[in-house]
Amino acid sequence: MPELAEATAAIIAAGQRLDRLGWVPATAGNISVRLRDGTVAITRSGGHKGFLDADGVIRVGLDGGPLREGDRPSAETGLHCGIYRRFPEAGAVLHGHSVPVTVLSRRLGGSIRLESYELLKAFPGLATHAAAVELPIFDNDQDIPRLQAVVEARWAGEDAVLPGYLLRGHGIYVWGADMPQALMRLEAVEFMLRCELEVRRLP
Ligand SMILES: CSCCC(=O)C(=O)COP(=O)(O)O
Ligand SMILES: [Zn+2]
Repeated sequence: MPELAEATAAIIAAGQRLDRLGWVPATAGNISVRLRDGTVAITRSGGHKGFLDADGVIRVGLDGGPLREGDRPSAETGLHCGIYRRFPEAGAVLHGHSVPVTVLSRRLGGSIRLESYELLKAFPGLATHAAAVELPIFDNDQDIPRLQAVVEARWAGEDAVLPGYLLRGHGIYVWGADMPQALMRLEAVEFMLRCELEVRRLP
């Protein structure tokens, strides 16, 4: 796990990449990395994630509380910390608001099926495209502790938890062991969701 300076550089670079891809419009999205001391580096609330500097990244405990009084971490810090608490192997979490995520999650029920995509191999444990997964979609909720409780209830009922989920009409969460893996998984999922959106537009 990295120290704060390395994590901050990774978060700034990830924000620029998500911005270039159009996945963090306005002040949407948030990004975090688990630090070597067990705390979490996360984006401040309300800033544009494509224009982050070192001051835009702050530290919180695993309970989501800022380590420095007065710091205001992402409004969705509770979802990041819920991932880190549940999955000790998670080292980085990405949240974006892409068009495919937003449109598809508004149209579908409790999950979206991703089947027979070569990029399914980006998920852990899937060695072939000949597979199908159900990516969870949760109803959006401004009450983050209540939303996190719903997410945890779903995880409790699953044998193999996928490293990602959608929030209806809102966005996507994806995580990985480190930032490169989290970015790779997010790009794979976003690609498959773009395909799903295109398929639904075909006559
Ligand atoms: C303008 S986006 C609304 C909040 C949100 O969904 C988001 O991802 C960004 O919130 P943050 O507090 O992390 O800046
Ligand atoms: Zn969001």
